[in-house]
Amino acid sequence: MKKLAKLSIDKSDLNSVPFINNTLAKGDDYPDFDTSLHDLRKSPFQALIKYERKQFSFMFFIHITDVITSLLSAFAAIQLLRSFEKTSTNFKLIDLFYHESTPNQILIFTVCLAVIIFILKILAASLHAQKIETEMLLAWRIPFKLMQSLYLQLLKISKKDRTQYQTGDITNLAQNDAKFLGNFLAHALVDIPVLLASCALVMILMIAMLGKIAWIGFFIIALQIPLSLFFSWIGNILHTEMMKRGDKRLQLITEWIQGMRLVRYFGWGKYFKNEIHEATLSEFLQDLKITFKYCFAFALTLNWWMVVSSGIFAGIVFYNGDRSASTLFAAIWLSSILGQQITPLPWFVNAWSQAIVASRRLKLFYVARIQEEEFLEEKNNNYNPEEKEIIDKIIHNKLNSEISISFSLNNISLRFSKSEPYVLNNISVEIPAKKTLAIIGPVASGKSLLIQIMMGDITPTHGDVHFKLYFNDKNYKINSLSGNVHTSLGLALLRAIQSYVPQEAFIISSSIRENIPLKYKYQNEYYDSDNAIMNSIYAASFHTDLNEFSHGMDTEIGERGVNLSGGQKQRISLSRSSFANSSLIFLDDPLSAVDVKTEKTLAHNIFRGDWGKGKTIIWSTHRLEYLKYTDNILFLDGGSITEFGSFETLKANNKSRLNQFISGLNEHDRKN
Ligand SMILES: Nc1ncnc2c1ncn2[C@@H]1O[C@H](COP(=O)(O)OP(=O)(O)OP(=O)(O)O)[C@@H](O)[C@H]1O
Repeated sequence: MKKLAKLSIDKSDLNSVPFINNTLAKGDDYPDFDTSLHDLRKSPFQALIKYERKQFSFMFFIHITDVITSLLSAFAAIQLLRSFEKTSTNFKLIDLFYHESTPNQILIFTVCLAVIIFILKILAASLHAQKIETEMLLAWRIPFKLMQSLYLQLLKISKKDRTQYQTGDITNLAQNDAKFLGNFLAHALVDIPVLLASCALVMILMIAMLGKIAWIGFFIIALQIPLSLFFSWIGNILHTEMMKRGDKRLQLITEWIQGMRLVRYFGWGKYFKNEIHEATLSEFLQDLKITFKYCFAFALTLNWWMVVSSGIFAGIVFYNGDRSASTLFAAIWLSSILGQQITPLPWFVNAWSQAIVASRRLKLFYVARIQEEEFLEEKNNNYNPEEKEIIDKIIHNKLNSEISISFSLNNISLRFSKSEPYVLNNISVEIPAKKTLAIIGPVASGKSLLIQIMMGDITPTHGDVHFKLYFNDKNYKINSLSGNVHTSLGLALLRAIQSYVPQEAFIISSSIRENIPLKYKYQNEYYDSDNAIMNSIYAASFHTDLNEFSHGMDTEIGERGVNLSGGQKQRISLSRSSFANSSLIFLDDPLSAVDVKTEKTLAHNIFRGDWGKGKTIIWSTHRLEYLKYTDNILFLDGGSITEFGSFETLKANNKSRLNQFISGLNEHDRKN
């Protein structure tokens, strides 16, 4: 498995990235994410047609020319046949050429026609090849663009709306829906108008050659329309159900992979196996229904031209029409061309129903609110030009000054929906710059949520979080900047200066070196010097572990860090914060999996060493030993502040919740 993973992410493949990018960029007219999100929310289907309209027009032009060329060659072939018969009364052209013609002239004429047919066929084939090339580009580019926008939407989606989607749903959207939509647009969209146009042309030719008898053929062909509509309706129902079943299976597989260890230890293997078996089976049965429908429709359409030509023959016999070889040949050939045009109809209908379902499902995901949409209008600050310049510099990491930040939380309350209770109530607190705040309290008291509100990740239901940034850049008259966290600019500013260590470490399947700066390393090219990475490894007390690894910093740590212990993952996550050297550090209980000795070193490095020096640190913790290192402690219980103050003040008060909490823990320790 590991070998397979290594093969699939061979980094030398990245050398081909510029080539792929250049190819995909040919005629790329996609706007930026904000503009495209607006269009995608109305209809992904229409948005993609809008962005690829030049390619579609090009394909239409090529395809229709290809069809006209094929028809001209058919027309020439019929003329060829008639030149041998010399009996035609239908065609003035033939009369013109053959009336008094000698055998030699007929020979020259037929040879010329044969050459023309050959050239037309070559032309049609080369046009067709060009169309296939563009089709292939679109079949890759459309899912690729959809995947990019899904990724950006996921990055921005509001926390409240994100909870509606499971990993399986999103995987299915990116994997299947994007592909279905791309498939239809690339391979079928243009073919439908071409099909109509070419059918019209063939029909004109049939009337010209076969007269009123051709209408019998048209009537038989027209029977395909209600049949196709019927199959499309069934396809839509079957396909919607198929995608739902796909979501379910992918959800199960994700859960299964994530919980593999527990599934094994608890002996739940059989249960999961049955669940996945049932989900796959139900998807398979649905696929069978779809395939059956498709085969039936395809077989019917594929052979329909025979019914059409039989109908025309019957008409010729019934109306005693022209039974010459060229007329019969024209009836067969033109019916087969008409049949060819409508052969892909069931496929179109199938792909169309898949694309409509995919577009509807994608639209639902795009209409999910993004974070910025939760910000209230009046919260947006009006910055003057100088402030805007400074903001721009901070965001792009170009300000020549150390930055520090303070917070002011005013009556923060939070609930996830109107039907749910508040999980945070009226939180008001001042957090001075360059100081440390510890947030403690029982489980589920709201510590992580408060941190996420301060980080700008969740918008509170009521209340504001104001920040003030301090800097000292000689180029500017001002040396501080204030604003609201929950604005686009506030969020961008915070993200430029903060680092965050979550409860559960996020590890990418790569080497330790790549995991710390979290930037992908191109072959033979290092983004960041090893020294900076090594220093952060020392700060996070990971160096002794590193010595144990045979490949040092280049050790691959497997998917989600499977080759590491919980404490090792936490320390990799911590070393990222040290590496970032950010002015604002959020630590959400990151020491829960480390031993007492490592905890001591880490607490010392963070709160007493260079790592946290002059930084504003917000630390949520259940470990009370090192609270003495912090400047302020906030005690949360049931989403409300029950206590706030310095360690000394709270410790001196015998009745403080902190003391009760500590003695409660000691009591618990004694009993155990
Ligand atoms: N997305 C969500 N939707 C609904 N409720 C949520 C959501 N996220 C958290 N909660 C609820 O908010 C409450 C506080 O959660 P939070 O994660 O902040 O607790 P905590 O104090 O950090 O807990 P712990 O000490 O266990 O980490 C919990 O009751 C939790 O169920």
